[in-house]
Formats: sequence, structure tokens, C-alpha cells
Amino acid sequence: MILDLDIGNTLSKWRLKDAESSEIRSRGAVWTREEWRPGADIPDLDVVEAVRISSVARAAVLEETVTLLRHKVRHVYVAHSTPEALGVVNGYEEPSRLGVDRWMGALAGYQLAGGCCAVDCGSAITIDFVLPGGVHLGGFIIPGLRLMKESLKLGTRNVAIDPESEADALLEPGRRTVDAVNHGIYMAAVSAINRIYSEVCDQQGITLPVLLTGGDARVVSRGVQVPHAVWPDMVYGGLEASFPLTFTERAGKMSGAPRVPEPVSLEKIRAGLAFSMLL
Ligand SMILES: Nc1ncnc2c1ncn2[C@@H]1O[C@H](COP(=O)(O)OP(=O)(O)OP(=O)(O)O)[C@@H](O)[C@H]1O
Ligand SMILES: CC(C)(CO)[C@@H](O)C(=O)NCCC(=O)O
Ligand SMILES: [K+]
Repeated sequence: MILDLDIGNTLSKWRLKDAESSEIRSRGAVWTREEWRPGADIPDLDVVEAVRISSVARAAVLEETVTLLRHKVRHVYVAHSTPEALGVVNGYEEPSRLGVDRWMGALAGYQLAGGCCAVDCGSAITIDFVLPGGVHLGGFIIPGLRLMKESLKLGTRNVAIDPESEADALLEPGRRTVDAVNHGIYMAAVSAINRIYSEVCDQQGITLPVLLTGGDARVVSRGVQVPHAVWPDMVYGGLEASFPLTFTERAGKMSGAPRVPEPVSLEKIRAGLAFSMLL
């Protein structure tokens, strides 16, 4: 069994993948902290022969995790942001400073779609661009939905946006604090994503397929106007591409990869931008 670990600022997500059949056998998540406590929702390490890790938590968390795993598991692979990998050239001035979750997303998106706009809706929302040919332009970071809400300190931190909400309902003015806040941060996030996508496409003279991942990807997806696909396992896809272990991974396949969305024409994007400038 292969254990894939995506250690975020809030949650550490894991999945167990069958090394023979390439099927996903189980999944879980625990709060990111320094210790993996027995009894928590953690996988049985006795069946694991290899671990692949993407971590953006503090260095101590990763060290603790790797130390624990090295005792029990033969192969431990830790992903790092590098200047170049799998045909993608990291756009950061200091490539190692790019969050490795963003780097994994960019690599997975590029492997799947050629160029892409990779959006990760987690504790932060990150929007990264990779051109066909593999140039990573860099990206944008804004606070995630939960962080935006908590920063307001209006007593609404525990009322999440219902992931089943229709995007239209979220666009109406709120008539209670909780709705005003939820609708406001939702608009802030989706308008930023829509605008950033259009601006970068306009700058580059190209439209790119949009891929969404992260805990809030589903709800954000409803407000993203351009064609896009939700790929919950996009960061894991980067781990698979970076450290291919199974037969299908070596053939370049990533689990749960969506069909590549067909981007709209550049003319349409530019017309939308011109229209929003007029208002
Ligand atoms: N069970 C859950 N616990 C916490 N957050 C959840 C849960 N389900 C969905 N969410 C949403 O997912 C978001 C966190 O997403 P994700 O799990 O991708 O975060 P993360 O990977 O820890 O973030 P980052 O990688 O930016 O540090 C939160 O903003 C929250 O709104
Ligand atoms: C932005 C986050 C927190 C998103 O998970 C992560 O990618 C990170 O810590 N990045 C380091 C800073 C950067 O990417 O520029
Ligand atoms: K993440």
C-alpha cells in the first residue's frame, strides 16, 4: 500500500493507494499538529510500503512526521519545490519558497492539461498559472473562505457556507450578519478568481483550462464563470507524477484526474473584461 500525505495549514489529508491495482482504498484527515496521536483517524502503517508527502506546515511538523514514518515504512518520499520538474519551470525568484502544495498542483495540472490555471481553495486560496510549454508564471494568494470569515470576528466563524448553496443565493444581499458575511466572502473569493483568470489570459494572449482543488473547491466551483474541472486529488496527482510507483503512474496516469475542460475563446474573455471596465 502507498500512503499519500497532504499536510496543509489546517488539515492533514491522507489516502491509501493499492500499489498493485492503483485503486484508492481509504482516506482520512486529521488536524495538522506536531503529533500523530494513536486512535485518531490515521491509517494503519503496517500495510504501507511507501509514503509520499507534500507539507506546507511548520518544519517541525514535517520532521516529526518523517521521523515517525521512517521507523515503520521502507520508502519515504518528501516533495520539495524545485526550479524545474516534469517540464515545468518554477516562476518564483526563489523557487524553493513556492508552497509545495502549489508546486504539486501546477505539476499535476501541466501533466494533465498542458498549460493550466490551478486553483487551490484551502486555508488560503492560491491561483497559479502554467503556460503550454511549461513556464510557470507564479500566482496569487488570498485568504481562504474560513480565514476571511474568522478575521471579521463577527461571531460567525462556526457557521460555514452550506456547500449545497446555490451560487445565485450567495449573490443576494444578506439580511442577517451570517448571510452578509458568507455572501460577502464568497463574492470576494469568486470575483477575485474570475478577474485574475481573465486578466492573466488577457496579458498572455491565451486561455487556459481551470482546475480547482481544496476543501472549498466544490462551493467555489459554482461561482467560477469559466469552464473548469474540480479535481479533489490534484495535490496527490503531483505526488504521483513526481514519485511514480505503480504501473499506471509510470504510464503518466493520475488517480481521479478529471476530463480537461475546454477553455472559452480569448475573444470572450476579453469581451467580459472590457464589459466589466465599462461598469
Ligand atoms: N472537515 C473540515 N474541516 C475543516 N475545514 C473544512 C472541512 N471541510 C471543508 N472545509 C473547508 O476547507 C477549507 C480547508 O481546506 P483544505 O483542507 O484544502 O485546507 P488546507 O489544505 O489545510 O489548507 P492549506 O493547504 O491552504 O493550508 C476550510 O477553509 C474549510 O472551509
Ligand atoms: C499559500 C499556502 C499557505 C497555501 O497552502 C502554501 O502554499 C504556502 O505556505 N506557501 C508558501 C508561500 C508561497 O507559496 O509563496
Ligand atoms: K491545500
